[in-house]
This record gives sequence, C-alpha cells and structure tokens, in this order.
Amino acid sequence: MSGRTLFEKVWDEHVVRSGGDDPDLLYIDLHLVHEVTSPQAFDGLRLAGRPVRRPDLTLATVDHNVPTTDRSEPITDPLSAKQIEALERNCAEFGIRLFSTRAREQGIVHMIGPELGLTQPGMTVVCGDSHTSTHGAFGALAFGIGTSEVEHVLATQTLSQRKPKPAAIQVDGELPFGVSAKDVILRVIADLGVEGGVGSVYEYRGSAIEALSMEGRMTVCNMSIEGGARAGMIAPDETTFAYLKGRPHAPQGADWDRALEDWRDLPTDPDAEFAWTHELDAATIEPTVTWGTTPAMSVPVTGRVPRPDETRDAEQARRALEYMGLDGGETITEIPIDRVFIGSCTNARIEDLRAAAGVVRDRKVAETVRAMVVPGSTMVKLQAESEGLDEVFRAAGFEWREAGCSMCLGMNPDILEPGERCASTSNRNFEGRQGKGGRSHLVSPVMAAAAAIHGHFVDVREEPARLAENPYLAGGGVG
Ligand SMILES: CC(C)[C@H](C(=O)O)[C@@H](O)C(=O)O
Ligand code: SF4
Repeated sequence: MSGRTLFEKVWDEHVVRSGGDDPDLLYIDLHLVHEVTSPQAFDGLRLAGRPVRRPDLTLATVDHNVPTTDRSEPITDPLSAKQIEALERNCAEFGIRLFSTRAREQGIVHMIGPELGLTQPGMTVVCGDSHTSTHGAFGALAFGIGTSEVEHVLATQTLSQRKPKPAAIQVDGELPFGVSAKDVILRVIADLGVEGGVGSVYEYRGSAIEALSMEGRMTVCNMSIEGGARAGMIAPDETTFAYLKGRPHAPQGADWDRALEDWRDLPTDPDAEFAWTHELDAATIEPTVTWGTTPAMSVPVTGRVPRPDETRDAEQARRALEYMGLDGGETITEIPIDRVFIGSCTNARIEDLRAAAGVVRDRKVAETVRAMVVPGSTMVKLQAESEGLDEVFRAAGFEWREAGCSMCLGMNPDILEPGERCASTSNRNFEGRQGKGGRSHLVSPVMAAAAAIHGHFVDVREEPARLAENPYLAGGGVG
C-alpha cells in the first residue's frame, strides 16, 4: 500500500461505515456550536424527542450576535437577545457546556477550541460555521456543516460526508520581512481563485508553513474556505505540541506521552500522493490588500487597483470596482480609509494584537479614521490587557472592545455605514459583508494598524523600525 496523506489518515481513522461510491459515515470528535446555526437543530431534536448523544464532546459559545460593548448592559437588539437566550435555554435543556456573554472562556467559536486545548491533532472537528477550517492548523480535519447536519451530529455524533481529495499547497522559502500569514493565504487565493479548492482539502506544507507560529497557521487555515477548499490542514509538529502542552483540555502525564506518539504518525508519508499540488515561493509574497468583492481580488501593496480589462473577468471586476467606489488604476497606497477593524477569527489572536500594537505604540490614529480592536476571545482580551496592549491601542485612539465576531459580519451593532471604506483583518469582503454599502479591504494586522495611523494604506515594510522592535513579526510568524 502506498503512503497516505495527513488528510487520508485522519479520514480513515474516523470512518464508522464506508459508503463505497456514496458518502462515508464519519465519527466526530468535537462539535462546536454557536447561536446562529443551532436553534433549528435543537428544535429538530426536541420534535424527535432525542437527546444529544455526546454532550461531553459538544461545546457552545456566543459570538456572532453579541455586542462588543460593556457586557454588564442588557442586549438591546431584540433578535440578538432572542438568539442568545435561545442558545442558553437549549444548552441548559440538552446538558451542553456553554460559554455565554459573561464567561471568561467566551469568544469566537474558532478561537476557544484551540485556546482550551480542545482542538487536537488527528481529530475530526465540525461546527455550523464555514471557518471551522481554522482548527485544521493543528492537523485536525475540521470543516463547516449546515444546520441539518448540526442536528445529525448532535443526535448521533456522526456525519455523512463525501470524501474530498487531498491537494498540496507547497510554500517553500522564507517569508520576507513584514510579510505575514495573512499575506500568504491572500496570495494562495489570488493564485488559485475562490473556487480553486472545490472538492479538495488543502494541506499547507513546506518550510514557510513550518516556520509559522500556531497563530499564523490558524490564519492560513481559516481562509481555506475562501479558496473553495472543504478544509485546510497543517501537519502537527513541535510548534503544535508546544502550543498545546498544559492547556486545560490537552492530555496530561502519561496520556500526553501516548497522544504525542499518535500525533507523530499523522504527517503525510513521503510516498503519499496528492491529487494536485500548487507551489509557491515564499520570497515572492508581499503585503497584500484586496481591492474588490472577493478575497481573490487582491494585489501587493506596491501595486495598483487593476482596470477591468486587466483582469480575468472584466465584467465581474467592473461591478466590484463600482461597488468599491474605485475607478481602477489607483495606486493602493493612495486609497484613503475611514475605518479600521482589527478582529475576527482570522486575525484577533494574541500575536496579531501584539504585532498591531507594535505598529501603533506612541502614535495616533489619523483624524479621518475610526479604528477598533476586537479581541477574538475574552481570554485574548485579558491576556492583552495584562500586557498593556489595550493602553497602547486606547492611547492611539482605537476603541478597545469585548470579544466577538463584531464587524467581521453585520450581525451585531458593529457595522460600516454605506460608502465607508474599511481596512479589515477579517476574511470576507463581499458586498454588504460589514454593513450595507460598506467597502472592505482585507489586510494583515500590521497593515491594518499602519493604515489606521496614516489614514490610507501604506507598505509596512517602510516602517522597519516598527517591525524590527516587534519580535512577533520576525520571519513573518504572525497574522
Ligand atoms: C453565521 C455563519 C453561518 C457564517 C459562516 O458559516 O461562516 C459566519 O460565521 C461567516 O463568517 O459568514
Ligand atoms: S469572526 Fe467572522 S468569519 Fe469568524 S466566525 Fe465570526 S463571522 Fe464568521
């Protein structure tokens, strides 16, 4: 038998019933739940009179709807309040652990699994949320599911799935100074398109990926879905194990040693075959800015916004430019911005905030800009505060908020006004994503921080002192 990829090993290990040409039935190790995609699933269980099969493998948090202002205030938006109350009721009724608005462990669903050590190599992880791919950074097979599948997993702890194909995204070489994980994944998506990964699970490999911190790896895997892939994975290694060791739900003592032995068998075998491979030289990646309404519409910060006839799909580009209020041809660094959002499950981990704070320290947000930092989880917020990062941001004029999805999507009070232009560390720039008529440019945390200070996009590589004094950016390790 020839060797197997990381993806195939995890898949094979979880097949409860092989489907032949039909989907396989997979066992699910960890099921994460949030307020938006779960209410009907719980209703379905109630109707059928079924319990949750493994409440101990199920964990819920509130993130999409929660306001990011003072948590001691009641939630004023009736729909948000209703969804959060519904999740509280459902979790109480079905015996599921929930981190609600005031819990120390509350945060964006893709932040808390890793933070608590619940997300581990070799696991299957699902959630009714497309960015579940984030957890693949640990060598887990993690993907988003629909609400009817949420109900199925709640009821049976299994899921019926058609097997995708493993594809290799090979990124070799060293990331240049000032280039971060966000730039890597924006480049991958620019190269392969938003549908390049359809039917595939991406395995990110190569020396540039190995050099990333866990935070950087999560940023890369997070956006796999924006490239159309079913999931994204990175082989577990010493960086992974060091991150996990000692976390509340990581194995301890002899269990840790046994787990390590298993985890070390997971990486793709040397003679395994991928369905296809995309090769990328890390040295050619630059700080990147999206100019359009898909994450694939991006250029290096040194570039220009393309004119429609310079793109692969002129009609699509024309529409995107119109929505974005751009003509085509502008140099990226000329584009003024109104808002800056540092947040989301893509880029609101502690290293992202440290890197952004390094750029911001002792400076002021441009007068024309309203900027906010929304930590991805309450634990990140507390950690950042213990390091004084909140003060750095506040002193510069940033708003410092409570944890949640916030302005990543317009489901809570944090939204763009029509026509407002935002430098955002999040992962989606569709029309209306951050508020009706809002214009989103996706960038890395340091690029967003620099844009806040200058009032327009700037090449962070022109701020070498800012980056040099920032150990978290060395080698492009973060965000
Ligand atoms: C609300 C939820 C279903 C959605 C997703 O699945 O991704 C959201 O998290 C998003 O990022 O658009
Ligand atoms: S932060 Fe954004 S991308 Fe992530 S789960 Fe929330 S809404 Fe989705």
